[in-house]
Amino acid sequence: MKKKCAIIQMDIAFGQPETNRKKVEEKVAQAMKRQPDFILLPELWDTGYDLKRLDDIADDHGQKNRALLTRLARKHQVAIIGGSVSNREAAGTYNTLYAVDKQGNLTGEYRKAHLFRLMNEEKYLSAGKEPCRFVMEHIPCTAVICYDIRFPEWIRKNILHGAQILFVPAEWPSPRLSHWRHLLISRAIENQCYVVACNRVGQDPDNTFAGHSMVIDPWGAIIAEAGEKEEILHAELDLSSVQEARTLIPVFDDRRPDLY
Ligand SMILES: NC(=O)CCC(=O)C(=O)O
Repeated sequence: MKKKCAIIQMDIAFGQPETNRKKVEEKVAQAMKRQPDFILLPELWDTGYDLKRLDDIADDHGQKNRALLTRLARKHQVAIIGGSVSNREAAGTYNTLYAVDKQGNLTGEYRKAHLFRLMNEEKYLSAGKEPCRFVMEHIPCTAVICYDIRFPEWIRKNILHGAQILFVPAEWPSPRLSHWRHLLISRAIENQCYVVACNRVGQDPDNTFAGHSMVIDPWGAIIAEAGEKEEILHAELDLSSVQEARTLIPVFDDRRPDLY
């Protein structure tokens, strides 16, 4: 099975959700010119890291952002892994990913589990506790958000349920670009899955972001990589290579959970 993806590598207007929602709408329309089966957005694309103002600007129960993703998915008949957005709930504000299918149904929801202290997330956000598993276009998938990629044990837990694609929306700063690339490649190789990762570009008051969104195959080969500017990155995933890698080197059968 082959599937076409589009990754929307974009700049984000700091603390301006309405501006960002309009931009996402335009970018999705632009991405559709190449007729992808699914689209990935970056982390916190509605507010950026304007965390101090989250009380004013976070989306109540993710309603506005979910409504937009649903409408765009239906209009363009495309599955959208909606990066992540600010999501204010009674128990706290979360950095939340929503995935919707072509009909606009919500198929996946994930709240970032590991909060990144270097960007003050733990001061303003609550951490999620639930893993992420969903089916997109008949493919079992999982997703984590940005800093989560430093925790292979969390990702492995989800992959053990059969996920073939790992989605990673991010706002990853430029000074650690080499970590971004190496960590993503390692997650693809050790889990013998596709990694589809979307990083933002541009600057906010505290950081410059690295771009370099990527699609990596289950052998660790980078099949598409963006630069450091706004770009819609397109790639085709051949899902048969997941089974191929898992059959040739049966890492999942050879694990020794009795030892660790
Ligand atoms: N937004 C994030 O989670 C950034 C993570 C990061 O930069 C890292 O080095 O890890």
